[in-house]
Amino acid sequence: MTVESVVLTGAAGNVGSVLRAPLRERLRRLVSVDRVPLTAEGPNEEVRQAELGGVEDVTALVEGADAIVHLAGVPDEAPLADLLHANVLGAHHVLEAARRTGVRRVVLASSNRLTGCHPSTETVSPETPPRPDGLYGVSKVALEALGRLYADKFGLEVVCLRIGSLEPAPSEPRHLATWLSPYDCAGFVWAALTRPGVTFTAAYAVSANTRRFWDLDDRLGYRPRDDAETYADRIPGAAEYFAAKPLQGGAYATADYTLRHGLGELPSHR
Ligand SMILES: NC(=O)C1=CN([C@@H]2O[C@H](COP(=O)(O)OP(=O)(O)OC[C@H]3O[C@@H](n4cnc5c(N)ncnc54)[C@H](O)[C@@H]3O)[C@@H](O)[C@H]2O)C=CC1
Ligand SMILES: O=C(O)[C@H]1OC(=O)[C@H](O)[C@@H](O)[C@@H]1O
Repeated sequence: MTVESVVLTGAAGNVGSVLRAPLRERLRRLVSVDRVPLTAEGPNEEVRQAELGGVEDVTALVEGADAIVHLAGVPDEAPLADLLHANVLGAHHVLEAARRTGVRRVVLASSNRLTGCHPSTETVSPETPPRPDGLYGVSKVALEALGRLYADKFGLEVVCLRIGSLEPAPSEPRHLATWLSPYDCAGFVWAALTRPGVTFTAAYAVSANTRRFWDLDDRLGYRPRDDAETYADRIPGAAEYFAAKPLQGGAYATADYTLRHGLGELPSHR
Protein backbone atom coordinates (compact mmCIF):
# COMPACT_ATOMS: atom_id res chain seq x y z
CA MET A 1 0.00 0.00 0.00
CA THR A 2 1.28 3.47 -0.86
CA VAL A 3 1.43 5.74 2.15
CA GLU A 4 2.47 9.36 1.78
CA SER A 5 0.78 11.25 4.59
CA VAL A 6 0.62 9.97 8.19
CA VAL A 7 -0.61 11.40 11.49
CA LEU A 8 1.45 10.29 14.51
CA THR A 9 -0.25 10.76 17.90
CA GLY A 10 1.78 10.78 21.10
CA ALA A 11 4.74 11.93 19.00
CA ALA A 12 6.61 13.47 21.96
CA GLY A 13 6.79 10.21 23.91
CA ASN A 14 9.36 7.41 23.99
CA VAL A 15 8.01 5.53 20.99
CA GLY A 16 7.06 8.65 19.03
CA SER A 17 10.54 10.11 19.45
CA VAL A 18 12.08 6.99 17.93
CA LEU A 19 9.68 7.05 14.98
CA ARG A 20 9.72 10.66 13.84
CA ALA A 21 13.02 10.59 11.92
CA PRO A 22 12.48 7.29 10.08
CA LEU A 23 8.92 8.27 9.19
CA ARG A 24 10.06 11.67 7.89
CA GLU A 25 12.59 9.90 5.68
CA ARG A 26 9.90 7.81 4.05
CA LEU A 27 6.86 10.10 3.90
CA ARG A 28 5.84 13.16 1.93
CA ARG A 29 4.01 14.52 5.01
CA LEU A 30 4.22 13.61 8.69
CA VAL A 31 1.85 15.31 11.12
CA SER A 32 3.23 14.87 14.65
CA VAL A 33 0.64 15.44 17.37
CA ASP A 34 0.95 15.63 21.15
CA ARG A 35 -0.57 17.51 24.07
CA VAL A 36 2.91 18.89 24.76
CA PRO A 37 4.59 21.26 22.30
CA LEU A 38 6.77 19.85 19.53
CA THR A 39 9.16 21.48 17.06
CA ALA A 40 9.12 20.38 13.42
CA GLU A 41 12.37 18.63 12.56
CA GLY A 42 12.18 18.75 8.77
CA PRO A 43 10.37 20.42 5.88
CA ASN A 44 7.93 17.50 5.52
CA GLU A 45 6.93 17.45 9.21
CA GLU A 46 4.03 19.48 10.62
CA VAL A 47 3.48 19.62 14.37
CA ARG A 48 0.23 20.13 16.25
CA GLN A 49 -0.30 20.63 19.97
CA ALA A 50 -3.67 19.07 20.68
CA GLU A 51 -5.55 17.16 23.35
CA LEU A 52 -7.23 14.16 21.72
CA GLY A 53 -10.26 14.70 23.91
CA GLY A 54 -13.02 13.82 21.47
CA VAL A 55 -13.82 12.59 17.96
CA GLU A 56 -14.07 16.15 16.62
CA ASP A 57 -10.58 17.04 17.87
CA VAL A 58 -9.13 14.03 16.10
CA THR A 59 -11.20 14.54 12.94
CA ALA A 60 -9.68 17.98 12.46
CA LEU A 61 -6.18 16.50 12.70
CA VAL A 62 -6.53 13.47 10.43
CA GLU A 63 -8.51 14.86 7.50
CA GLY A 64 -6.65 14.00 4.27
CA ALA A 65 -4.14 11.56 5.83
CA ASP A 66 -3.54 8.09 4.38
CA ALA A 67 -2.97 6.53 7.80
CA ILE A 68 -2.72 7.18 11.54
CA VAL A 69 -0.19 5.75 13.97
CA HIS A 70 -1.89 6.09 17.33
CA LEU A 71 0.50 6.02 20.28
CA ALA A 72 -1.03 8.57 22.69
CA GLY A 73 -2.24 7.07 25.93
CA VAL A 74 -1.25 5.97 29.42
CA PRO A 75 1.65 3.53 28.90
CA ASP A 76 1.61 1.62 32.20
CA GLU A 77 -0.44 0.48 35.18
CA ALA A 78 -2.80 3.19 36.50
CA PRO A 79 -6.31 3.41 37.94
CA LEU A 80 -8.78 1.73 35.59
CA ALA A 81 -10.83 4.91 35.02
CA ASP A 82 -7.71 6.71 33.74
CA LEU A 83 -6.80 3.80 31.49
CA LEU A 84 -10.30 3.50 30.07
CA HIS A 85 -10.38 7.22 29.37
CA ALA A 86 -6.94 7.50 27.79
CA ASN A 87 -6.49 4.14 26.09
CA VAL A 88 -9.98 2.92 25.26
CA LEU A 89 -11.93 6.12 24.65
CA GLY A 90 -8.77 7.60 23.09
CA ALA A 91 -8.54 4.74 20.58
CA HIS A 92 -12.26 5.03 19.89
CA HIS A 93 -11.89 8.73 19.06
CA VAL A 94 -9.15 7.87 16.58
CA LEU A 95 -10.97 4.97 14.92
CA GLU A 96 -14.21 6.92 14.67
CA ALA A 97 -12.40 9.96 13.24
CA ALA A 98 -10.74 7.66 10.68
CA ARG A 99 -14.10 6.22 9.69
CA ARG A 100 -15.68 9.65 9.30
CA THR A 101 -12.84 11.10 7.25
CA GLY A 102 -12.05 8.03 5.14
CA VAL A 103 -8.53 7.46 6.51
CA ARG A 104 -7.86 3.93 5.32
CA ARG A 105 -5.41 2.49 7.80
CA VAL A 106 -4.95 2.85 11.56
CA VAL A 107 -1.97 1.41 13.44
CA LEU A 108 -2.77 1.12 17.15
CA ALA A 109 -0.09 0.85 19.84
CA SER A 110 -1.05 -2.27 21.75
CA SER A 111 1.22 -3.97 24.26
CA ASN A 112 2.77 -7.32 25.10
CA ARG A 113 1.28 -6.72 28.54
CA LEU A 114 -2.09 -8.00 27.33
CA THR A 115 -0.56 -11.48 27.52
CA GLY A 116 1.79 -10.82 30.45
CA CYS A 117 0.24 -13.45 32.75
CA HIS A 118 1.22 -16.30 30.43
CA PRO A 119 4.21 -18.26 31.75
CA SER A 120 7.62 -17.39 30.34
CA THR A 121 8.03 -21.04 29.34
CA GLU A 122 5.22 -20.70 26.74
CA THR A 123 5.50 -19.24 23.26
CA VAL A 124 2.53 -16.95 22.74
CA SER A 125 1.11 -15.91 19.37
CA PRO A 126 -1.58 -13.37 18.50
CA GLU A 127 -4.06 -16.29 18.44
CA THR A 128 -3.35 -17.17 22.09
CA PRO A 129 -6.09 -15.89 24.43
CA PRO A 130 -5.22 -12.71 26.34
CA ARG A 131 -4.02 -12.97 29.93
CA PRO A 132 -3.41 -9.34 30.87
CA ASP A 133 -0.81 -8.69 33.56
CA GLY A 134 -2.78 -5.77 34.97
CA LEU A 135 -5.43 -3.16 34.36
CA TYR A 136 -3.20 -1.58 31.69
CA GLY A 137 -3.21 -4.89 29.80
CA VAL A 138 -6.99 -5.00 30.11
CA SER A 139 -7.19 -1.58 28.44
CA LYS A 140 -5.13 -2.91 25.52
CA VAL A 141 -7.47 -5.91 25.14
CA ALA A 142 -10.32 -3.40 24.77
CA LEU A 143 -8.27 -1.28 22.35
CA GLU A 144 -7.69 -4.32 20.14
CA ALA A 145 -11.38 -5.25 20.30
CA LEU A 146 -12.29 -1.76 19.10
CA GLY A 147 -9.82 -2.12 16.25
CA ARG A 148 -11.40 -5.44 15.27
CA LEU A 149 -14.88 -3.93 15.40
CA TYR A 150 -13.94 -1.05 13.12
CA ALA A 151 -12.27 -3.45 10.68
CA ASP A 152 -15.17 -5.92 10.61
CA LYS A 153 -18.01 -3.44 10.59
CA PHE A 154 -16.67 -0.43 8.73
CA GLY A 155 -13.85 -1.85 6.61
CA LEU A 156 -11.00 0.10 8.18
CA GLU A 157 -7.55 -1.52 7.85
CA VAL A 158 -6.33 -1.92 11.41
CA VAL A 159 -2.98 -3.19 12.69
CA CYS A 160 -2.45 -3.61 16.43
CA LEU A 161 1.25 -3.71 17.29
CA ARG A 162 1.89 -5.49 20.58
CA ILE A 163 5.04 -3.60 21.41
CA GLY A 164 7.64 -5.33 23.60
CA SER A 165 10.09 -3.22 25.67
CA LEU A 166 11.34 -0.34 23.55
CA GLU A 167 14.75 0.59 24.96
CA PRO A 168 17.98 1.92 23.47
CA ALA A 169 19.53 -1.36 24.70
CA PRO A 170 18.44 -4.19 26.99
CA SER A 171 19.31 -3.41 30.62
CA GLU A 172 17.59 -6.09 32.74
CA PRO A 173 17.07 -9.87 32.43
CA ARG A 174 13.46 -9.66 31.17
CA HIS A 175 14.61 -7.47 28.27
CA LEU A 176 16.56 -10.46 26.91
CA ALA A 177 13.13 -11.77 25.91
CA THR A 178 11.10 -8.58 25.43
CA TRP A 179 13.47 -5.98 23.93
CA LEU A 180 12.38 -4.02 20.87
CA SER A 181 15.27 -2.04 19.42
CA PRO A 182 14.62 1.43 17.99
CA TYR A 183 15.63 0.13 14.53
CA ASP A 184 13.15 -2.76 14.68
CA CYS A 185 10.46 -0.48 16.12
CA ALA A 186 10.67 1.69 13.00
CA GLY A 187 10.70 -1.43 10.81
CA PHE A 188 7.55 -2.87 12.39
CA VAL A 189 5.68 0.43 12.19
CA TRP A 190 6.58 0.93 8.55
CA ALA A 191 5.45 -2.64 7.78
CA ALA A 192 2.20 -2.01 9.67
CA LEU A 193 1.61 1.10 7.56
CA THR A 194 2.37 -0.48 4.19
CA ARG A 195 1.56 -4.21 4.37
CA PRO A 196 -0.91 -4.89 1.54
CA GLY A 197 -4.13 -6.85 2.04
CA VAL A 198 -4.66 -6.06 5.72
CA THR A 199 -8.13 -6.10 7.25
CA PHE A 200 -7.29 -6.68 10.90
CA THR A 201 -3.94 -7.89 12.19
CA ALA A 202 -2.47 -8.09 15.66
CA ALA A 203 1.26 -8.77 15.81
CA TYR A 204 4.04 -8.70 18.40
CA ALA A 205 6.66 -6.05 17.72
CA VAL A 206 9.78 -7.53 19.29
CA SER A 207 13.37 -7.84 18.15
CA ALA A 208 14.68 -11.24 17.04
CA ASN A 209 15.67 -12.07 20.62
CA THR A 210 16.89 -15.63 21.09
CA ARG A 211 14.87 -15.87 24.34
CA ARG A 212 11.70 -14.13 23.12
CA PHE A 213 8.30 -15.25 24.44
CA TRP A 214 6.38 -14.41 21.26
CA ASP A 215 5.92 -15.95 17.89
CA LEU A 216 7.56 -13.96 15.13
CA ASP A 217 5.54 -15.01 12.13
CA ASP A 218 5.55 -13.26 8.81
CA ARG A 219 2.16 -11.59 9.04
CA LEU A 220 3.57 -8.09 8.61
CA GLY A 221 6.40 -9.11 6.30
CA TYR A 222 9.04 -7.51 8.55
CA ARG A 223 11.92 -9.58 9.85
CA PRO A 224 13.51 -7.92 12.90
CA ARG A 225 17.28 -7.40 12.77
CA ASP A 226 18.45 -7.16 16.39
CA ASP A 227 18.88 -9.77 19.15
CA ALA A 228 19.09 -8.82 22.85
CA GLU A 229 21.39 -11.81 23.36
CA THR A 230 24.26 -9.65 22.04
CA TYR A 231 24.00 -7.75 25.36
CA ALA A 232 23.54 -10.80 27.64
CA ASP A 233 27.01 -10.69 29.18
CA ARG A 234 26.35 -7.12 30.43
CA ILE A 235 23.14 -8.13 32.24
CA PRO A 236 23.75 -9.81 35.59
CA GLY A 237 21.26 -12.31 37.00
CA ALA A 238 19.76 -13.48 33.70
CA ALA A 239 20.25 -17.20 34.35
CA GLU A 240 18.55 -16.98 37.78
CA TYR A 241 15.74 -14.83 36.39
CA PHE A 242 14.74 -17.30 33.68
CA ALA A 243 15.36 -20.37 35.90
CA ALA A 244 12.70 -19.02 38.29
CA LYS A 245 10.16 -19.27 35.42
CA PRO A 246 8.51 -15.87 35.94
CA LEU A 247 5.35 -14.82 34.18
CA GLN A 248 6.04 -13.00 30.90
CA GLY A 249 5.14 -9.66 32.46
CA GLY A 250 7.80 -10.18 35.15
CA ALA A 251 7.46 -7.64 37.97
CA TYR A 252 4.52 -6.03 36.12
CA ALA A 253 2.59 -9.28 36.57
CA THR A 254 2.83 -9.34 40.37
CA ALA A 255 -0.20 -8.48 42.50
CA ASP A 256 1.75 -5.75 44.27
CA TYR A 257 2.39 -3.87 41.02
CA THR A 258 -1.32 -3.45 40.39
CA LEU A 259 -2.05 -2.82 44.06
CA ARG A 260 0.46 0.02 44.10
CA HIS A 261 -0.08 1.60 40.68
CA GLY A 262 -3.65 0.67 39.77
CA LEU A 263 -5.47 0.35 43.05
CA GLY A 264 -3.65 2.97 45.10
CA GLU A 265 -1.90 2.30 48.37
CA LEU A 266 -1.59 -1.28 49.55
CA PRO A 267 -4.65 -1.98 51.69
CA SER A 268 -3.85 -1.86 55.41
CA HIS A 269 -4.87 -5.50 56.02
CA ARG A 270 -1.98 -6.78 53.87
N1 LIG B 1 7.48 2.24 25.46
C1 LIG B 1 7.22 0.94 25.32
O1 LIG B 1 8.12 0.10 25.44
C2 LIG B 1 5.84 0.47 25.02
C3 LIG B 1 4.81 1.34 24.67
N2 LIG B 1 3.58 0.85 24.33
C4 LIG B 1 2.49 1.75 23.92
O2 LIG B 1 3.00 2.70 22.99
C5 LIG B 1 2.38 3.96 23.21
C6 LIG B 1 3.44 5.03 23.47
O3 LIG B 1 4.18 4.66 24.61
P1 LIG B 1 5.36 5.59 25.16
O4 LIG B 1 5.90 6.40 24.06
O5 LIG B 1 6.26 4.72 25.93
O6 LIG B 1 4.55 6.51 26.17
P2 LIG B 1 4.86 8.02 26.57
O7 LIG B 1 4.08 8.31 27.80
O8 LIG B 1 6.33 8.26 26.55
O9 LIG B 1 4.22 8.83 25.35
C7 LIG B 1 2.85 9.04 25.20
C8 LIG B 1 2.65 10.41 24.61
O10 LIG B 1 1.27 10.61 24.36
C9 LIG B 1 0.91 11.92 24.76
N3 LIG B 1 -0.52 11.90 25.10
C10 LIG B 1 -1.12 11.09 25.99
N4 LIG B 1 -2.45 11.33 26.02
C11 LIG B 1 -2.68 12.31 25.12
C12 LIG B 1 -3.85 12.99 24.68
N5 LIG B 1 -5.06 12.71 25.18
N6 LIG B 1 -3.74 13.94 23.73
C13 LIG B 1 -2.53 14.24 23.21
N7 LIG B 1 -1.38 13.63 23.57
C14 LIG B 1 -1.46 12.68 24.51
C15 LIG B 1 1.81 12.25 25.95
O11 LIG B 1 1.98 13.65 26.12
C16 LIG B 1 3.11 11.55 25.56
O12 LIG B 1 4.00 12.42 24.87
C17 LIG B 1 1.40 3.78 24.37
O13 LIG B 1 0.12 3.55 23.83
C18 LIG B 1 1.92 2.55 25.08
O14 LIG B 1 0.88 1.87 25.75
C19 LIG B 1 3.31 -0.49 24.35
C20 LIG B 1 4.26 -1.38 24.72
C21 LIG B 1 5.61 -0.98 25.08
O1 LIG C 1 6.66 -4.81 28.77
C1 LIG C 1 7.34 -3.79 28.83
O2 LIG C 1 8.53 -3.81 29.19
C2 LIG C 1 6.74 -2.45 28.39
O3 LIG C 1 5.37 -2.63 28.13
C3 LIG C 1 4.54 -1.57 28.00
O4 LIG C 1 3.48 -1.74 27.46
C4 LIG C 1 4.87 -0.27 28.62
O5 LIG C 1 4.34 0.81 27.91
C5 LIG C 1 6.33 -0.07 28.84
O6 LIG C 1 6.51 0.98 29.75
C6 LIG C 1 6.96 -1.35 29.39
O7 LIG C 1 8.27 -1.15 29.62
